[in-house]
Amino acid sequence: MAALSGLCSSSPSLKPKHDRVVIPLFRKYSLAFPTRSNYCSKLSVAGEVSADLSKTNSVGVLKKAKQGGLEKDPKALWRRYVDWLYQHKELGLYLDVSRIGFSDEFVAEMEPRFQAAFKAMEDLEKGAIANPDEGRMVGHYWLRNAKLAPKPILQVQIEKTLDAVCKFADDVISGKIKPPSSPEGRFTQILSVGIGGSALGPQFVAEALAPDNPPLKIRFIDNTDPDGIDHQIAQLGPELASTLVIVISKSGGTPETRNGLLEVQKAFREAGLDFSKQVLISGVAYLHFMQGVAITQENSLLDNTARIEGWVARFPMFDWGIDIREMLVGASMMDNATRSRVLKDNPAALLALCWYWACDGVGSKDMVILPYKDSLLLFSRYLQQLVMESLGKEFDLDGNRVNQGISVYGNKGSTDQHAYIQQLREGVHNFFVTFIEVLRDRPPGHDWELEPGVTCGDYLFGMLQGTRSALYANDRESVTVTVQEVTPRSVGALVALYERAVGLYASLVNINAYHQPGVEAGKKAAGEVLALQKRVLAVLNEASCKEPVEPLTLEQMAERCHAPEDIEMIYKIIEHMAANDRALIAEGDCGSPNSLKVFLGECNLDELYA
Ligand SMILES: O=P(O)(O)OC[C@H]1O[C@](O)(CO)[C@@H](O)[C@@H]1O
Repeated sequence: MAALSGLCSSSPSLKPKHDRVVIPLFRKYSLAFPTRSNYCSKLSVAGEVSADLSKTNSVGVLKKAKQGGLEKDPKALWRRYVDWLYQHKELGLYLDVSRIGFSDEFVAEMEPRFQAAFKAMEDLEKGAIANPDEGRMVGHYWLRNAKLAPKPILQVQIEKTLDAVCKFADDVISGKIKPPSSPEGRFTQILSVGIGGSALGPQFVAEALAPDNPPLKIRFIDNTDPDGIDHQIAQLGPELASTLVIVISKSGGTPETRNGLLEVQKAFREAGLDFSKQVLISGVAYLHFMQGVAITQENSLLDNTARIEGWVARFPMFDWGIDIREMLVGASMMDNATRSRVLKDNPAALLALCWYWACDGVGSKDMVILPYKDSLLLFSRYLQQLVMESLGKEFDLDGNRVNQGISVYGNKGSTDQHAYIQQLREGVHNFFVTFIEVLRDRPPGHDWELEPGVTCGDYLFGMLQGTRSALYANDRESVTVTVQEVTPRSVGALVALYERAVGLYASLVNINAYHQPGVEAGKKAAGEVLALQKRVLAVLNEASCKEPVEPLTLEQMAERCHAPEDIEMIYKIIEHMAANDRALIAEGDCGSPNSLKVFLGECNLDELYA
């Protein structure tokens, strides 16, 4: 399907006809702990924000503030814990920043910057162009409270879409919408095709919230790795016929997603699941060849494809039985809390403050995310994408080269206790930790004591608390986010908390969090590689159509491609094609690039004379 823009089109058929020969600081921080009252008095004297201040790197401030050491006196530490503990009563969420060593001097210095960040966030929510490069508004906060949308039409669109998504999900689950090939049956599987945020969000939510036996199981194709795609499709087996394919791409033009879609369509064709004659589902004529739902921006390439081919549905979002309204309620409640202009009452601002302190405002430390709950395993990967794609920027908003960002990694506790926590405790001190704690171990009534007085969950709790203490004892800082349970509401709140923290932090360091120019560079370079591959193929084809066939050296190929500077890339292309039986090696082996002589197994005259 060529409707989606792509880096590559399908390669010519290259069936080999000859035998081939392939050879194969810690710094001692001084802490003058602010009390609630002296802190508030500082806030109240903070005046209007100085534009200059908001753009100044405050590493000088940090250096000054970071003399001395982390508080170790248990009584003082307890006071700090109590004084700084943030609680969102209704959400049952706590944020403990006491194990980050910021001083009140630092907080006071940061106050004007935070006021500027709050103002920028308010403007963003009112529809300001928060993504200046792309001239776009940033509307994700409206999605959980459509009344905030700056235009009534947007509000209506958001509400209608949400209703349509919920109705569609209900209809799929209840069997009202059926797989075209089995009118009596139901959809049993979802195959979600997307990459980056368009995969990690649904993956994280599915892992966190899907019930043990969901009405539809979900699988993901989130890469252009053929083996990985084949594996997902193979695991569907005969259930491919009852698989609902959801293609998610905001831009509708991401090559990996396009490739996943093409591969899935092929699998449907090969299984004889050609639905081109299916008509009328939900009152609309469908002339589609797959059970597809597109989730994309209106009028994107994917959207147009879905419209032309008459897919089952097209949404700017999706659901598979999880209570998304509850997630949105949780997110909206957190959005309300993170609109506070009082730093201490704003959990996202507290997080941003901790990040700034721990990373010196320049990403000098990594953020290690440790959820002590298996179902939150993917939270670290989700945050890795959110934080690193949003904050990892070469230039600030004024065009200065800043190379900003914070590296994020993590997996889950206590599993990681047996992996990298050894290094965290004793090795290179280049990180701070975020513990995610879930208080409820099991649903009520299911717990038991595996030794007197102690449950399995107590062990997990002990591991978290023990690791936090052991790290702090060795001057390793940490933040702890605590929720009561993993529910749609708390997951929505966590997502919203981090989204807002990233937005605020981006303001603190004066960068655009809402574009990804660096990713575009990689995509462009990948496009160039594939364009070169096509030239290599054309050159090889010409030589392979000669009688006798003329195997070419790498130098000859580079010269005929008019790309002598790309000889290494040509070598990599040949190596890859040879490994996949699409180029044949007449002489030499890939371990000695200069010895190689290559030709194609098949001469394609059509292409030669095209
Ligand atoms: O949803 P899309 O447009 O297919 O993009 C997929 C991913 O690619 C990026 O645009 C760049 O990596 C991400 O921001 C996004 O999550």
